[in-house]
Amino acid sequence: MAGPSEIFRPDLLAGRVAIVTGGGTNLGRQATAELLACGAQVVIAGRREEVLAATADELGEGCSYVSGDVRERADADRIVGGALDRHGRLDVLVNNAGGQYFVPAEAIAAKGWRAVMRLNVEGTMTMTHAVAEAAWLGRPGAGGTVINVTVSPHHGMPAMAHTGAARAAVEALTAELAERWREDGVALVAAAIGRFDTESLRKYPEIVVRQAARSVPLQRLGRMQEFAWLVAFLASPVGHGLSGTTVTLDGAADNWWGAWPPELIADDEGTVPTEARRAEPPA
Ligand SMILES: CCCCCCC/C=C/C(=O)SCCNC(=O)CCNC(=O)[C@H](O)C(C)(C)COP(=O)(O)OP(=O)(O)OC[C@H]1O[C@@H](n2cnc3c(N)ncnc32)[C@H](O)[C@@H]1OP(=O)(O)O
Ligand SMILES: NC(=O)C1=CN([C@@H]2O[C@H](COP(=O)(O)OP(=O)(O)OC[C@H]3O[C@@H](n4cnc5c(N)ncnc54)[C@H](OP(=O)(O)O)[C@@H]3O)[C@@H](O)[C@H]2O)C=CC1
Repeated sequence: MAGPSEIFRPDLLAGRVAIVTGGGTNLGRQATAELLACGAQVVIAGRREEVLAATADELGEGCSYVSGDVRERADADRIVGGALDRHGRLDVLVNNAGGQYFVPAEAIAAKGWRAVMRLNVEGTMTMTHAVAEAAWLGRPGAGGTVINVTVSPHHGMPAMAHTGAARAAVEALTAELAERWREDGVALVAAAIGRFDTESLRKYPEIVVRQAARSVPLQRLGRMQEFAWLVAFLASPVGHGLSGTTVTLDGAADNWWGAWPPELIADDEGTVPTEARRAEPPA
């Protein structure tokens, strides 16, 4: 059962209906719990029915599921249709389903590029179109918010070039559709997230996982609850004010140098030399 929110009013999202893709596991499950705690009804989606059923059962009242593949338009329509049949409206879509694998850019096979693009870009677009067409576009007084989960940092992702490209595309689409669908009352926001303490992170090579927190300027992994709070915040009316933007929640991973002192410019004692003062300007 989803408990009360630690920071939001219990009726913040009362009467609202949300779809969370990838809502059966890790970050999606935590976001679903927070949306429920704020009074929303949530339909979670993913490919594995047993995973969704277990999460819906655990989170209790207000949470239901439809299984399907976000990359397939017929499945997306079924997920959206299921939510509309159940609740009669849709207010929020969280495009959280996504992912990639860890490999240097030059070793990414064409099939791998396509798999990552298809899941992250096409899956996001397919769900967004399915919801917008069924519930929002051309319906005066309707509208809603799309929250697209992307990845930070934005200045390059060693071993994740495919996802860097895919998530950049999603952020570009977020900005473009926010402008195009503004008059239909549709807001789109990207949530670019850093490295989170999740089971899913543990699929990466052991040393990557071990060093992940150190690689973040904040010197810790993100907490799932922090992600869930951001999703609830963006699902609230403030999401409309942020439409077209990318909000980062990354422990400052977008800061190029990372933690201080940056290893590459520190001396053997770990000290970074300071710049010599310029000569006094002539009087
Ligand atoms: C310093 C810290 C850095 C860490 C930062 C981490 C930040 C981000 C973290 C997260 O996102 S955690 C969430 C992780 N969750 C997921 O990734 C789940 C979803 N992912 C997937 O389903 C797959 O990874 C997928 C490839 C994106 C999609 O799977 P799909 O079923 O469509 O494809 P496959 O049939 O499995 O593969 C197709 C094709 O792709 C290539 N490939 C796939 N996996 C690998 C791999 N591990 N190594 C190399 N190549 C891979 C390959 O070409 C596959 O074709 P075949 O060879 O199988 O014919
Ligand atoms: N954990 C982290 O540190 C970070 C995560 N992220 C992103 O956050 C999001 C959630 O990640 P996280 O919770 O950690 O990882 P998970 O692997 O737990 O989440 C992926 C979810 O997406 C679902 N999914 C995958 N492919 C499809 C598909 N084709 N159709 C429908 N559902 C699908 C999966 O369910 P199923 O397999 O049953 O379909 C699963 O529930 C992802 O976009 C991820 O890349 C970004 C940065 C960091």
